[in-house]
Amino acid sequence: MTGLKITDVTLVHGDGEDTVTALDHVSLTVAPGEFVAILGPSGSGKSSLLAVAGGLTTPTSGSVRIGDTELVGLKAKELSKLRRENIGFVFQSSNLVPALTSVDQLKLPTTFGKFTDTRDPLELLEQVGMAHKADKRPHQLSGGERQRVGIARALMVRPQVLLVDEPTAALDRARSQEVVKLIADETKAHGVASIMVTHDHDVIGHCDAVYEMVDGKLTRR
Ligand SMILES: Nc1ncnc2c1ncn2[C@@H]1O[C@H](COP(=O)(O)OP(=O)(O)OP(=O)(O)O)[C@@H](O)[C@H]1O
Repeated sequence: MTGLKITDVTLVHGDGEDTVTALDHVSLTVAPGEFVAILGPSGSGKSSLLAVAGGLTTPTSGSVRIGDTELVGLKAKELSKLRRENIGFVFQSSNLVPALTSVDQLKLPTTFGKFTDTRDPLELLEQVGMAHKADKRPHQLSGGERQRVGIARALMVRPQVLLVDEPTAALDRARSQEVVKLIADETKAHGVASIMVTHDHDVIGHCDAVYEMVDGKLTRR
């Protein structure tokens, strides 16, 4: 099976008596083309789940598979290769490189490995409605436009998995809808397994499944 499969993952921070269980026996499967939302209060473990799903944090126990690859147990070098080639990250603020134009932001991830089948940057900018700003730098773009470029950048290398953390935090209602619909459309069109952490109940209508994280436990709504 391809996509993302998290099985019985527990993540405990700290040691001795001073420990926090950030993830408590969490299981989640996201199929290719499926868009999953994770809601939950602050400190409930949402970012921890994205970190584990993206191979940024190794869980205390359990399994994380992307496609046929088990992430738990991989060496740091293997994990970073897997992240570069198979996982797209989109953060709350788009984290664009200030000096680069939109089209160069998109080319950047493809320079970090030997990719044979990357997307065409101008075509992708066109798809996210940003072709007319291909030669603009981040300071010349609005928050929503920067988020669109950030999403396009995350999709350049055709990732199997897309992990999105609070993409609408800095956007108004209309822009929030546009940005999340864009993620939903790209997820479907390119068979990506996508997870979005959000506080924004208005945008979850674009998702195929909604889960809630409370005290490190994940339940489907
Ligand atoms: N590196 C760490 N060391 C110790 N505790 C941590 C660490 N990272 C997170 N935690 C704790 O784990 C729990 C889950 O944190 P996490 O950041 O995953 O929550 P969250 O749901 O993403 O919160 P928010 O919505 O505020 O971003 C919290 O109690 C947090 O304090």
